[in-house]
Amino acid sequence: MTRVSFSQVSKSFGAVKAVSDLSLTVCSGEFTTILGPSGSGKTTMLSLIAGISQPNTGRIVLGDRDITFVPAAKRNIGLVFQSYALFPHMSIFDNIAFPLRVRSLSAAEIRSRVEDALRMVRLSGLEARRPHQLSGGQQQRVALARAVVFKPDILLLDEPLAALDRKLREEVRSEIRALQRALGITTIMVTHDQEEALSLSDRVVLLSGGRVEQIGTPFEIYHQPRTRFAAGFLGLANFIEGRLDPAGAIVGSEGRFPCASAGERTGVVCGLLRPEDITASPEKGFVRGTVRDVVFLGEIARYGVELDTGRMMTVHVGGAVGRFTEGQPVWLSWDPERIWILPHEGGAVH
Ligand SMILES: Nc1ncnc2c1ncn2[C@@H]1O[C@H](COP(=O)(O)OP(=O)(O)OP(=O)(O)O)[C@@H](O)[C@H]1O
Repeated sequence: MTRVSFSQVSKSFGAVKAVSDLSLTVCSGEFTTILGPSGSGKTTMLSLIAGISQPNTGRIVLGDRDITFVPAAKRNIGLVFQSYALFPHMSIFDNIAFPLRVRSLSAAEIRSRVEDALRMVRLSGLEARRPHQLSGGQQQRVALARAVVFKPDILLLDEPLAALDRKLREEVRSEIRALQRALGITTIMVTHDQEEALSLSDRVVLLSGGRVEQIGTPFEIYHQPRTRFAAGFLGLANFIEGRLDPAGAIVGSEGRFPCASAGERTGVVCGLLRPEDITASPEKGFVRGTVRDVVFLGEIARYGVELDTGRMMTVHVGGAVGRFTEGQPVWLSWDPERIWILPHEGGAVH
């Protein structure tokens, strides 16, 4: 098992700073996801680790090896891309055996390792087939087997589920997690899919404009974001701005929103209240409004509620659709502890 660290790594393409002064450590055996909007530097970071490109400044260390300028082929890294990148003219067996043949292992050792890898991704018995004779999910499992069969120091996954439909994505997602756990291999995945990032990772690195916006567990990133950007990037957010009333509320032109203590914070703040933490009821609650919009999403319904002060709130209600209809008055309440006061930016409006 191997850890990876970036110290003050920057990479520019002409005037564009794709990655800027990035420092972070991915611990041994950890599953880390790099998440961020398009152009935030995710792929650049992955290609720096893989050795596809080199940084302008800074160092990348894998275990105790400085790999900053080590050629890609000498890094011992397993890679899985969105497009399976299997060799179409080779059997599944030969595809998985390929990295072992490159390393000149004996035929017996190759057979035994490929069989183990096939078993791990539950494809035993399909080794004689060609890639086009497998489903997309199966092909991605072959790509996974090929990426780990030579016991790489780390596994890099670049949007590995993006080409699969929803059902297959969930299947391959569990496969990736099980394999990663079983092998205990340090894994770094790039995605722009929030659900994937939250469900698979031990830690999430949220990038914005080539810089780290926040590093934390999925729980921390979702429930305790450090910035408005982080809060808004993952899931839906109601931002509550106003003065912090010591009696326990954020008070402003948009209303009075009960919240718990905000530690040392005073003055103007910005609070985050997630739609699923709000309850809607005809009975008197904290703030009153009118339902303006109802969207049925299956497990939940999403309501757009216009408060009497004019501000809109997004509210998620489980099950019971049809409980509220457009134009109906409604009261909203929440557990005051559920308002998370953002530690930075002093409630500034972006
Ligand atoms: N080879 C290149 N030449 C010029 N600019 C590049 C090159 N590669 C990346 N960039 C620029 O660097 C920035 C970061 O790109 P990168 O591909 O790392 O982002 P990303 O987060 O992976 O985006 P996406 O989710 O769209 O793949 C972008 O502004 C991009 O246009």
